[in-house]
Amino acid sequence: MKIVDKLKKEKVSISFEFFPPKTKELEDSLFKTIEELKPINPTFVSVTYGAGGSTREKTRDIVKKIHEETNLTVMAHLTCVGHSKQEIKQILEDYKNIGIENILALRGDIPLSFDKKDIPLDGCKHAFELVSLIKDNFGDYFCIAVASYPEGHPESPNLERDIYYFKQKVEAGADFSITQMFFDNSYFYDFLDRCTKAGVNIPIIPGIMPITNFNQIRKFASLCGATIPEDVVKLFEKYADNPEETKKIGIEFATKQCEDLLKNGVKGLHFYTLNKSDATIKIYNNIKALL
Ligand SMILES: NC(=O)C1=CN([C@@H]2O[C@H](COP(=O)(O)OP(=O)(O)OC[C@H]3O[C@@H](n4cnc5c(N)ncnc54)[C@H](O)[C@@H]3O)[C@@H](O)[C@H]2O)C=CC1
Ligand SMILES: Nc1nc(=O)c2c([nH]1)NC[C@@H]1CN(c3ccc(C(=O)N[C@@H](CCC(=O)O)C(=O)O)cc3)CN21
Repeated sequence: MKIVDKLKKEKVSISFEFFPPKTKELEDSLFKTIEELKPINPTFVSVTYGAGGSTREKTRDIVKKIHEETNLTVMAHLTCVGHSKQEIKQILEDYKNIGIENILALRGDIPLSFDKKDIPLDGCKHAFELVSLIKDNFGDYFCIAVASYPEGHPESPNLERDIYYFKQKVEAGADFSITQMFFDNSYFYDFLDRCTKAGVNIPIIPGIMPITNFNQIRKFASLCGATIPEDVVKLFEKYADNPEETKKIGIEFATKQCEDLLKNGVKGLHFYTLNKSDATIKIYNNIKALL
């Protein structure tokens, strides 16, 4: 089923993101995580797409397996960097054949090792071109999601231009959006105001990253251009040598963040699970009375 149609029926949607596991053991562990998260009855789950090429087939295999072995609605991430239009069309055709109706259309991260010669001449340079390609070739078959950036994408020259590019994706046919992680809700509320002013009115679901390993998340957040406020850094640094305590305050922090978002009327929460269930389940149990 198309996610955008499910969103219309839900008061608050809950969704989970996974990445393609690298080994058979990690794959078994992911499917155990999925079993543990199933009772929450998520509106959808999504599977990321490796930018370097290595996990690209993996995304398709995991998406197919979730679709065939569970009753979950699954969305495949698809990045266009490094693909020709012909390759993209083949990937989409394959998703259509296996019954996948939801695609997160991304440009993708440009790997550091990327050489200009790896960029196909007839590829899509920006995500809005991928959205157009999907619409031009598949009409309304796919429900299309796109990424958005409460603090702006790191490569955007300024926030005005960032909203302009986001609007371009919406005008090309995006049905809804999931945001980059953020650790201060005021960025998200300001972003929603700017979207309203720009006339963007598709559903925007905040992406929530529970901090369970501070150094890992700090590194990733910095790459994404997501600010971790100084007082939050201090709090986690205090427990740098204590993984149990870090996890506990990470769950508390994400719980407070979600509570505030729900009080302010968000219609969905998308959790970056990193293929683990325990932090997400604890946060969900803490907030479920508000859903
Ligand atoms: N691999 C995955 O599963 C996921 C990847 N991402 C990340 O999303 C990010 C980029 O993807 P998108 O947001 O889809 O890309 P995008 O194409 O919307 O934007 C990427 C950058 O390109 C620039 N840009 C966009 N349209 C432009 C235009 N018409 N002219 C000139 N510049 C333009 C913007 O400044 C922006 O900074 C990456 O960092 C990606 O890895 C996010 C979620 C999941
Ligand atoms: N720029 C960007 N690229 C992405 O791929 C991406 C985003 N932003 N934002 C939303 C989600 C979040 N994603 C993430 C976030 C963190 C890790 C991460 O910390 N990975 C670990 C390995 C995880 C593990 O094996 O347990 C790492 O060290 O890179 C990965 C993907 C994927 N998505």
